[in-house]
Amino acid sequence: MGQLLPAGGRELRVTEARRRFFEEGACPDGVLPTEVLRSWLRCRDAGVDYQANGRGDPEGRSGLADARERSELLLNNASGVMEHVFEQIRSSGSMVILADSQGMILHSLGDPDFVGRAQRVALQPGALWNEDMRGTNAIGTALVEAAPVEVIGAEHFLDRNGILTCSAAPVFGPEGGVAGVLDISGDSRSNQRHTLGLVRLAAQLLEKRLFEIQHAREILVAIHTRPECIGGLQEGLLAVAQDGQVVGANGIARALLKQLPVSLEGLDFSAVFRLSFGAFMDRCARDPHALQALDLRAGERIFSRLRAAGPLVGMSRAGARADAGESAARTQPGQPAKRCNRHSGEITLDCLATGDPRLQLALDRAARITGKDIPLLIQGESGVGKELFARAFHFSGPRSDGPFVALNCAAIPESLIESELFGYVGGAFTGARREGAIGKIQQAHGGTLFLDEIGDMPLGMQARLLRVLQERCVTPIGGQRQIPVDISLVCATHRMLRDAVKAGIFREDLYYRVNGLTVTVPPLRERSDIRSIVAKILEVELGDTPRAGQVRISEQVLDFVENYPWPGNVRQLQNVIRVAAALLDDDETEILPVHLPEELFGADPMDDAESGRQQAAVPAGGAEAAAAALASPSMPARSLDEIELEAIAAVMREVSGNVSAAARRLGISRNTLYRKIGRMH
Ligand SMILES: Nc1ncnc2c1ncn2[C@@H]1O[C@H](COP(=O)(O)OP(=O)(O)OP(=O)(O)O)[C@@H](O)[C@H]1O
Repeated sequence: MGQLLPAGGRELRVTEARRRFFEEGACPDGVLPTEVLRSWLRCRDAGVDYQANGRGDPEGRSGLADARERSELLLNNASGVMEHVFEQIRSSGSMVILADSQGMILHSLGDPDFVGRAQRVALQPGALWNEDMRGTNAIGTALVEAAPVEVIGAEHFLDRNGILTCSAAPVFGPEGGVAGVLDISGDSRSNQRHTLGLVRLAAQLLEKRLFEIQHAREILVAIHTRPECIGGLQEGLLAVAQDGQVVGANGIARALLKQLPVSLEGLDFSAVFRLSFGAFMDRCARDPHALQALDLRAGERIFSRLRAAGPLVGMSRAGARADAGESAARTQPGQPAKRCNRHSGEITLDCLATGDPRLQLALDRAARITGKDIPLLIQGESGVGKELFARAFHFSGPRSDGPFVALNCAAIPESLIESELFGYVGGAFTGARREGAIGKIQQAHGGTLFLDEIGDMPLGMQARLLRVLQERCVTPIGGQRQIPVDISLVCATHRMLRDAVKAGIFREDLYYRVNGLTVTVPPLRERSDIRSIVAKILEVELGDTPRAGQVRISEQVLDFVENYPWPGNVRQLQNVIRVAAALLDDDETEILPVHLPEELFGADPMDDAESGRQQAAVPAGGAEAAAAALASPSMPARSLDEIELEAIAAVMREVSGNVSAAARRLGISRNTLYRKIGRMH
């Protein structure tokens, strides 16, 4: 910033072009930017007087209050962006202006030096700066062109505006139409480089905010053909309803998906991508931060990342109020909505009740404290479903319309936890985003913050978190202001926190803060409802594919599943079912042992049952568990040997005794099959 352009020669040529245009009706080629020349022609055709001298539009000024009300969302969300832009151009003798879609100036921030001069040309709130009123100018011309425009000095249609140099970019609303214009105007003699780029970036930032607010209740999916663009201003955004219908797309997403023959809105996710929305959400549930590659139906591959819906980055107070009012109306105290949408992750505690008495106890106790401002601590081994439990707790309470924001303290580097949790202001540290970032605590305002693996939080961070919980305020890194937050806290840990306190790695005061009620989710091997879980997983896996409801799981597999010790708990079981469902041939409708992954049985799925038993037992923490499993009352008379042999017999029957076909179907060599068949006799 701050560099002067060599203006002289250019200025003279524009002045001469101006003389010829107005006196002779012609304009020399190559002097004016094409959008400026187009505008001059429009203004001349519309009869705009280039020598007009009036001070502006008194009617417009009186309509300012109405205009501001009509554009409340734009106005409220623009102020932060405008302040940020103003910081960049401070002392350059310029001002930042927001105008509505009619060109009326709604708000401006300016250098006092320049404001006086600007007022002389009515560059002030209430004045109309459309082309009809003021001829070619950055605001009005950007509105007509629906594109960023720079108008320098004598390029302005009205003589009196020749003292200005202006750069403006339209701000597109969530529906795609122009919602307003951001503009930077200054003295024509001090044209700043990069001003157009700056105003364009600011407009994109604002557009993104407006889109996020408009679609606060939908699931946002960021997309781009280049993975590095995800998370930045260049990312496309899709808003998808819980049922998988695309209900909104920002301009970038529209451009990325332009090869679609019809408009995006109303299409099912699976009509755009080669994946059902359920399957996509399921992948995201496994790692919400991971980039997902998605194949477009049109052929190309793009990258995506789930963006949690929630209270929005810099959401205006007006927006927040509307939101809170609406949710209060929709949530009846004591009557949480009963939702079991596993695709979207919106499930309630009821949905998790599948008959296991220990889990039921945990569910009942948690249900009693929903809405009571008591922190919940969920204990359990990795993969037992602690996060799912936390979600269900959130969606069972009065905050269910607010955001559910999760942070896994063990999964992100220690150096990033602080900025992830607390956020930062622009320029707080090297590498920080210019516009700053809102931390998870602030994102969870009005909803639930879920801190997974809280036991792994670094000690320094624990002290800061404790302060937030005590003061109910957060101060972003590099910021001065304390921002009040209203969050419900749910934490999870796979280790006994009390032991961590004893070991000196977890603060005792924080332990008492997070541990209002502790519940334990039992490990899968100890649950009595495994069959129901398998059924639910299969249901989610098949989603809305044509196979949904048509695939069953064989008794042999169910027996195995009930008796395997599952060191990875539900997560491991989910993977096994997912793989098994994927291995089914088109004409197969039953999941058989052969569809289980090799690692459960060794290299050969139907390999020696003895090694299978060892494999099953060892990772689970010893032979005892396996022995107990195999001796379980639900399988009194059958061992893995027997299950295996039954499976072989079933396949042999299906293929009418053809050993080669059976070996292929079972995924083993003919020799192995002969050996196993030998044991049958
Ligand atoms: N009752 C259930 N029915 C179906 N799927 C489940 C169930 N419980 C958990 N899952 C699935 O198992 C996977 C692991 O669950 P989750 O992430 O909640 O476990 P966790 O205990 O939080 O794991 P970690 O210790 O790694 O944080 C998820 O994909 C989840 O959807």
